[in-house]
Amino acid sequence: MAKLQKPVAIARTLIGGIALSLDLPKNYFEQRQRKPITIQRVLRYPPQIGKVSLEEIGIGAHTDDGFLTVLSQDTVGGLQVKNRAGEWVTAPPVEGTFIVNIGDLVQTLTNDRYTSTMHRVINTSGLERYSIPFFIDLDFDAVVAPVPTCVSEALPAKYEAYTCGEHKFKRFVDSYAHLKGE
Ligand SMILES: O=C(O)CCC(=O)C(=O)O
Ligand SMILES: [Fe+2]
Repeated sequence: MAKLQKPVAIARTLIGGIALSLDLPKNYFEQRQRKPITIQRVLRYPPQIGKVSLEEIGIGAHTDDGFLTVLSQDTVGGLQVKNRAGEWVTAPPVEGTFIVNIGDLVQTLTNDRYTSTMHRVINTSGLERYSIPFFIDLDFDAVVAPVPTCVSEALPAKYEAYTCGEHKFKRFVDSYAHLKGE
C-alpha cells in the first residue's frame, strides 16, 4: 500500500497543476475523479537478443488511454518516447524518479494543447526488465470533452463528448484482434 501512495500523490499533484495551467480551478478534475478507474501493474520484459522485429517488441507503440500514468522502472532501460518531431528518444532510468505520461483523456480535455505521449519498450539489454506503471483515469461515467478554456472561436472543439468508460472499452477492444467486430 505504501508503494501505491507515492504515485497517487504525484498524480493528484500533477492533476491539480494541469487544471491550474488551463486556467481552471485546481480541483476541476477531482470533481470527475470521485471513484476514478485506477490500475497498477507489474510488467516483466524478457531480454530480446539479435534482430528485433517491431511486431515482437516488449510493448508496441501506443498511447495510454487514461488520464495520467506514473511509471517507475528499474535500472535496465528500454522505454522510448516519440517527441513532437516524430523521433523516438530514449527515456533512461533516473534513480528516484518517475516517468509521467499524459493519456488520451487529457488530449481530448485540452483540445490537443497537451497530447498523449506515444511510447514503446524495446529491451535489448540482455537482462530482464521490470516496470510498475500506475494508471489513473476519470470516473467510469465522467463525460470527456474539451474544457471551456481550451475552446474558442478560433479553436473550435475537435472532439465529440464521450465517457471515460466508453473510451477505455473501445481501446481495450481495439488492442485485441479477436474482440473486434463482436
Ligand atoms: O514498461 C514501461 O516502461 C511502459 C509500460 C507501458 O507503456 C504501459 O503499460 O502502458
Ligand atoms: Fe503505456
